Amino acid sequence: MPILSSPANRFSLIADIGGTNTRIALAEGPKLVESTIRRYRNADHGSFGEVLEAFFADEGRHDCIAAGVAVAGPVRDGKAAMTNLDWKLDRDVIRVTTQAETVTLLNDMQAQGHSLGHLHTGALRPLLSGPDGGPHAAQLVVNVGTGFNASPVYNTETGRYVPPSEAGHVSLPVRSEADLALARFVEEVHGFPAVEDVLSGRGLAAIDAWLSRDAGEPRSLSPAQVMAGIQSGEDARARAAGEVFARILGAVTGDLALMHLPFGGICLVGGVARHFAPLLVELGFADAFLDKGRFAGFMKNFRIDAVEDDYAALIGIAAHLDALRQL
Ligand SMILES: Nc1ncnc2c1ncn2[C@@H]1O[C@H](COP(=O)(O)OP(=O)(O)OP(=O)(O)O)[C@@H](O)[C@H]1O
Repeated sequence: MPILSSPANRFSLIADIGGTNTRIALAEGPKLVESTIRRYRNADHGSFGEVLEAFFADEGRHDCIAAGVAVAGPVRDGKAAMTNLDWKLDRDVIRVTTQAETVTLLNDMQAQGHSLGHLHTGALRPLLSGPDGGPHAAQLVVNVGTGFNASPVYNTETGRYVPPSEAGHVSLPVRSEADLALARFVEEVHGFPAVEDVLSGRGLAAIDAWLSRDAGEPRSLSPAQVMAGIQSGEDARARAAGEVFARILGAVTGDLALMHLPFGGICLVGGVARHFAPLLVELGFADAFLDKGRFAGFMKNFRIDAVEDDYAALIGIAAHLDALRQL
């Protein structure tokens, strides 16, 4: 039985469950209570319920008026199975656990989409400039983290709509013999060459492993090690892997832009995109984004920024949950 709203339960519980990390915070109305923001490694816990217990142990137990949970996986009829983690989520279970009156379970890209316009000043790192599309132009969020996904953000006269997708599981684009060789390498491992198998943390490691195997010097590095090699400027193979990654990210982001026409701008989000952001243009991202034949000029209509705030999805869930409560 949901408890009635009172000063004791004015908070909302906000959670963003990624493939590697879960971020949790309390919110008051549309605003996060900054001092309550916490991040937990999923590998240290067996379920979202356990992470929630850890949060309540750290933060004190709060009865919540509302709960919003975003997951990296498809959501259907209030239930979600995560793509890169063996956890299941159920809106009814969250309702019982939190005692919240209003509960929403959404895809994490929807959460990122709802954060646009609510982020702190300075949270955006400009990558490519473009004209202002006006208040009702569509936007696009593209995530590169443990996994890959994207969502358009439709800002209509009747409100914002952020439909989910599973864009990371579409076919890897192939433009050259090298792309084909990479696709075959990925297919050997996964049985199908999906975008996410290259554009993700493990994807960056896979590109490095592919280049190393072809050079007859096989190695197996973590994504952070490959990134450190790129940043050091002293690891030519890691740099080559970074160039492949940036080029394919540019091509895929360009494909998504043509599908959704985000004249209001594109935001790259997620841990891997954030680590790459300072180097992306130099590594060839922008050239690949613009490389659309006779539509190359048209591609200059889309501004691209990287979101530097690791907690952007939480901001989006809080804003969306508050809007739901106003309906
Ligand atoms: N220094 C680094 N450079 C590049 N990648 C890194 C670095 N450190 C960690 N990673 C990778 O970042 C990924 C985690 O990103 P993020 O924090 O966005 O995860 P998440 O929110 O749990 O993921 P998702 O929402 O995509 O499921 C992992 O694949 C990890 O290997």
